[in-house]
Amino acid sequence: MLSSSSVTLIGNQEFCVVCVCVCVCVCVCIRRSLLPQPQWHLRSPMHTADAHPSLAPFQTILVGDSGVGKTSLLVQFDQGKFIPGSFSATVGIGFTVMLLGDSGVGKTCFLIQFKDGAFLSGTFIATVGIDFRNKVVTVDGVRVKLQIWDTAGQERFRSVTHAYYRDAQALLLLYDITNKSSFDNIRAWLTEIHEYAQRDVVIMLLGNKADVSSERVIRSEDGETLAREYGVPFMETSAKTGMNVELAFLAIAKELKYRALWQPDGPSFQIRDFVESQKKRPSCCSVL
Ligand SMILES: Nc1nc2c(ncn2[C@@H]2O[C@H](COP(=O)(O)OP(=O)(O)OP(=O)(O)O)[C@@H](O)[C@H]2O)c(=O)[nH]1
Repeated sequence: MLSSSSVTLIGNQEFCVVCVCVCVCVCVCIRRSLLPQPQWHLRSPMHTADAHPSLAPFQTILVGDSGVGKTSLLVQFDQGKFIPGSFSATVGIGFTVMLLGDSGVGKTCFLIQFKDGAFLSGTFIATVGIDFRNKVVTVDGVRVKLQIWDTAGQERFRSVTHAYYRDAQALLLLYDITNKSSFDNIRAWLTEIHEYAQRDVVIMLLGNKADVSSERVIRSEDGETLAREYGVPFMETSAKTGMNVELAFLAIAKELKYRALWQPDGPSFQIRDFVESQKKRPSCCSVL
């Protein structure tokens, strides 16, 4: 509290400044006590669903002039390291891609394979809520930034993930070729997608774990037939070997870039034709 003597000592102008500061501090304190506080997660600032799945994750947007260090700050926070001399203006074209499918089909492994070129073998740790990674790909000379959201496949997180569907421009829907129920549930996933996602969202169906041919229960043809029924591109993938992983994201990035920069007299692009012309088939034993 300011005493009347201190007011006369500091003069009118200073008094105004002090009053403004006190008001700002009081407002900030009241706001802080009323608003729920973010619980930061070292791996990902979007990970607050870890703490309580019913809480909507907080989002922090870094703004400021080019070169002030926004990207470096984010890398430091996400990976705990500074990348010296790596300044490159962040690309102006960016899209959100979401990974969907039953728990255990390999969504997290698929994302890690694409991002880091590594396979997470060993103990399976189910995703809690939602996590994300960024990767920039170059499509026909244009840098395209993909923000990829890895969702929890478990039923109990469905209400959390539904809230994100409408923000995604593309959805990669995975099943596990060694798990029949994950394939049977694809229709239910597509129903949810039609209910919650944008009408023009790009969808791709992926039959993952194509490396495990000895345990295959879903034929490649069955995946193709289902995909054709829903009019979406399809391929089999392996997060373990990396088969078709990069191609899936590249095809999505090409389609989204084509839509964003579409010109009436420009070249046309059909994602299904592109996928069909590029995809690799499992090296053996795809027929049951
Ligand atoms: N052989 C093989 N195993 C895989 C592949 N992809 C994932 N796995 C294994 O499958 C298990 C589940 O993988 P995750 O990536 O954690 O599954 P998820 O879909 O993210 O599961 P949720 O987070 O619960 O939704 C792990 O033990 C992985 O090692 C693959 O392509 N081939």
